[in-house]
Amino acid sequence: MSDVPQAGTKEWVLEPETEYRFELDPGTSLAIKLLRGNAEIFGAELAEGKTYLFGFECKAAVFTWQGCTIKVTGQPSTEYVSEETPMGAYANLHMAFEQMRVRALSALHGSPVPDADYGASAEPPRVLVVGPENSGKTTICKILTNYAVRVGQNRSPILVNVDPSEGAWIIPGTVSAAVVTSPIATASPVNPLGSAATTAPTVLASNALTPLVYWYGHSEIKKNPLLLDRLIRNLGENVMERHCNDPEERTSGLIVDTPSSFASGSGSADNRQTLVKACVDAFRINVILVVGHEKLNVEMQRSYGSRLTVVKIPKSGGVVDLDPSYQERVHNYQLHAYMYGQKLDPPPGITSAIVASEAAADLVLAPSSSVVKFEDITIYRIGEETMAPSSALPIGATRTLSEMQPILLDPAAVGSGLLNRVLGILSPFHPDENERYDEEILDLSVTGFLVITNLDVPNRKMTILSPNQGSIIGKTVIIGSFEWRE
Ligand SMILES: Nc1ncnc2c1ncn2[C@@H]1O[C@H](COP(=O)(O)OP(=O)(O)OP(=O)(O)O)[C@@H](O)[C@H]1O
Repeated sequence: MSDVPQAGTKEWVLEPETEYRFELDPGTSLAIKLLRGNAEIFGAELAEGKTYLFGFECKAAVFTWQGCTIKVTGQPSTEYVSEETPMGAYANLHMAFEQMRVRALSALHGSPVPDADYGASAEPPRVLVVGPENSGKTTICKILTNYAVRVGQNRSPILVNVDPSEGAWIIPGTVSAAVVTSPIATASPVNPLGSAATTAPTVLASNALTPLVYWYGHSEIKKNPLLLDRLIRNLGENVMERHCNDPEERTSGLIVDTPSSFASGSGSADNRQTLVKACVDAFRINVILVVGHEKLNVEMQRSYGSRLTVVKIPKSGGVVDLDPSYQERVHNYQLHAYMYGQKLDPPPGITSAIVASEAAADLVLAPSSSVVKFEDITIYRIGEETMAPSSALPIGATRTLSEMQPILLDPAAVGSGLLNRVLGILSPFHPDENERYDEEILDLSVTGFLVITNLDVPNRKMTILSPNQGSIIGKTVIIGSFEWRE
C-alpha cells in the first residue's frame, strides 16, 4: 500500500464501544484504513493495515469494541463519532441465538441439550426482523448474520430478503435467499447484502454468494401483494427443503429482512398482516424482532406472542433517513452495477484499495448486446399493469382479470412498454410434461435479467443487453416496472 499523505486525510481515535459514522454525497468516495486496534463495519471485521473503499452514497459506521485508530481519506458530507450505540443489545441477541444454535447442534448429534431441563427448545433461531421505514432492519440482519459466521464452526445462516425495494444481492424487484458462510462487507448500497456470483466478475471467488432469486418486478408491495405472498411462500419452501436436506446447516438458522411496509405505511393493514403471516409460516419463524416501534411491538405480541418469541430491540441513532429520490438513485446504481459492475474511483492520494473484500479494479463487467428475433423469447407480464389493488375495488366488485394472471406480450404491439424495461429470465419449466401445471410460471425462480434496448418492429427484431453470455433463445421472461437508464 503506498498512500501519499493528502489534505482530506484525518485520523480518528475511537474509544471502546463507540462508532465513527459517515455519509457520502453522490459521486464521492471515502477510504478508511484501520491503523491500530480492532474495528468492524456492521459486524464484518476490518483487517489492520488494509484500505477499504466506500462510495455510491454509502452511509455506514466503523464500530469498535476495544478501541482503535482509523485513517479516513475523502470528504464525507457528514462524519461524527457516537458514544451511544445499540451494539451491546445486538451482541446480547447474537449470544442468545448462538445458544439456540448450540442446543440445536447438540440435539442433532444426540448430545445432551444444554438447559433442556428448563424447557429450552432445541430449535435454531429463525428470525423475522420487522420495523418502520429506516429503522435499520437490513443493518441488524447483516450484523446478526456476520456475528453468526464469525463464530466459525461452520455456522452458515440463511439470509432471506423479502423486501423488493432493497436490491439485496442482485437488483431491486427481487426476493431472495442465500447461505452466508463469510462476513458480508459493506462498501456501498449497491449490494447491501454482499455480492452475488451470478453477476459478479468470475475472478471474484472469496465472498460471492449464490442466492436463490424470485422476480416480483416492482419495488412496492401494494403493486401486487398476492404475487409477493406467493413468492415468499416459494422462497420458504426452497429454504425449508434445503434445511431438510442439510440438517447441520439447518442448525445455523435463518434471518429474514422485511420491507418497512410490513410494519406501517400506505398499504392496507390486511395486506401487511397477511404478508407477515406468509413469512412466519413460510420460514417457520420462532423469533420476531421489532425494531424500536412500540405499537408494532404490541401488534406482533398480540398476533404471535403466544406461540413464538417477540422481542422489541432498540433502533440505532446512526440509521439515516433515506428519501425516495435517494432510493431511486440507488435502484439505478444497482441496475447499472448488474450490467457493468461497480467502478469506484478512490479519493486523491489512494492508489490501491479494496471494495467489499475485493480489489477495486476487479469489479468491472462487460455485458453483451445481441439481436434476437421477436419469436426467440416469450414475454409475459403478471397481472394488468395499471390494475388497482383488490382492496381498492368498490364493495362487491370483482376483478375481471386476476392479479396473478400471466399476460402474453407482443413486442410488435403499439405501447407494449417493453423498450428499456428490465425483464427477469425464468428458470426452465419442468422437463416432464406431466409435472407441468397452469401457474408454473409464477413459481419459477430467475436465472438472470435482461433489458430490451431497441425494438425493430418492421424486421421483428430486438436488441438485448445482458451480462450473461449464455443464449436466451427459447427462454421465458417476465416484465416488471423498472426502467433502464444509461
Ligand atoms: N449506525 C449507523 N451509522 C451510520 N449509518 C447507518 C447506521 N446504521 C444504519 N445506517 C445506514 O442507514 C441507512 C438505513 O439503514 P437500513 O437500510 O438498515 O434501514 P432499513 O430499516 O432496512 O431501511 P428500509 O426501511 O429502507 O428497509 C443505510 O444506508 C445504512 O447503511
